[in-house]
Amino acid sequence: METFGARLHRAVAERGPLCVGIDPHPGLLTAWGLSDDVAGLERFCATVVEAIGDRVAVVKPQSAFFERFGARGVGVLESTIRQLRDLGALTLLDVKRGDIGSTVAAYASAYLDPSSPLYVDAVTASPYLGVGSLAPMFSTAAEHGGGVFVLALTSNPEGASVQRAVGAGGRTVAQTVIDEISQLNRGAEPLGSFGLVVGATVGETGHDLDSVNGPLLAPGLGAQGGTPAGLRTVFGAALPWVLPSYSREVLGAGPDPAGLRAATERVLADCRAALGTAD
Ligand SMILES: O=c1ccn([C@@H]2O[C@H](COP(=O)(O)O)[C@@H](O)[C@H]2O)c(=O)[nH]1
Repeated sequence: METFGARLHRAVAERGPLCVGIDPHPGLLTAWGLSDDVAGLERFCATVVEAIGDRVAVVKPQSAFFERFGARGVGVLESTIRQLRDLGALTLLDVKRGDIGSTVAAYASAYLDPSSPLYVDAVTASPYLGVGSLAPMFSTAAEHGGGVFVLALTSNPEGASVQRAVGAGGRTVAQTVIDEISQLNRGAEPLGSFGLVVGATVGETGHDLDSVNGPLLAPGLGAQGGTPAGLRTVFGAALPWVLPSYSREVLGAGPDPAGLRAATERVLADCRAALGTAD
């Protein structure tokens, strides 16, 4: 079985270093001329999938925008995931789950077990009940070739007060998370399956990301003010492992599929230039 890290490495080599988020904000539905209901949600997602599902390495649906419509919204999420998979995109569900271990085991079954209707290639997870509490996600991911992206230094300004707090050993909370994930990825080739989330907005981190040996998801580009040029400042020597992520910057170019594709190509070219990866 091919690991998530290996699949991601291949997808990035084939399609380029880019993750596009599906975040059907109410304002975007309106701007696209759609109703703010399940029918509008379904049309929005189908348009995004058709426009970019066959060309982007990773697509990241934001669960919250589906959950707000209840069971029918989650139904649209399930079918969107299936359609993306059919078009060869890796699916990363942004759910930021975290809990005591026995409950995390249920989340792991929900998202990382191939027999689940909500099965995806990878999920985002929150480590604030302790990285060890996420162990069932790590083991389920490892068993089925999935991935987990753990929050380290998030793109929002409020995150720093928790994530940069210094613990008893003199390390920040974020550095503890970074070190525990690095440990999980040790020796993995060509890339570990356990990633971190580090916002493109955080500036020079003062944290050591060089030994993670796993993907570094960088949200916060575009709408939140992060720029591809700023990625070098944030990630330094860890730049080759960065997976830049855009949602509103690309989605705002819809509903015309050609507009969505053009926006995707533009941000991908900017990211390639910033990361120094050949076209
Ligand atoms: O630190 C984080 C972690 C996750 N996100 C999520 O990414 C997208 C960003 O959307 P944009 O429209 O590109 O701003 C959204 O789903 C967030 O929940 C993040 O922004 N920062």
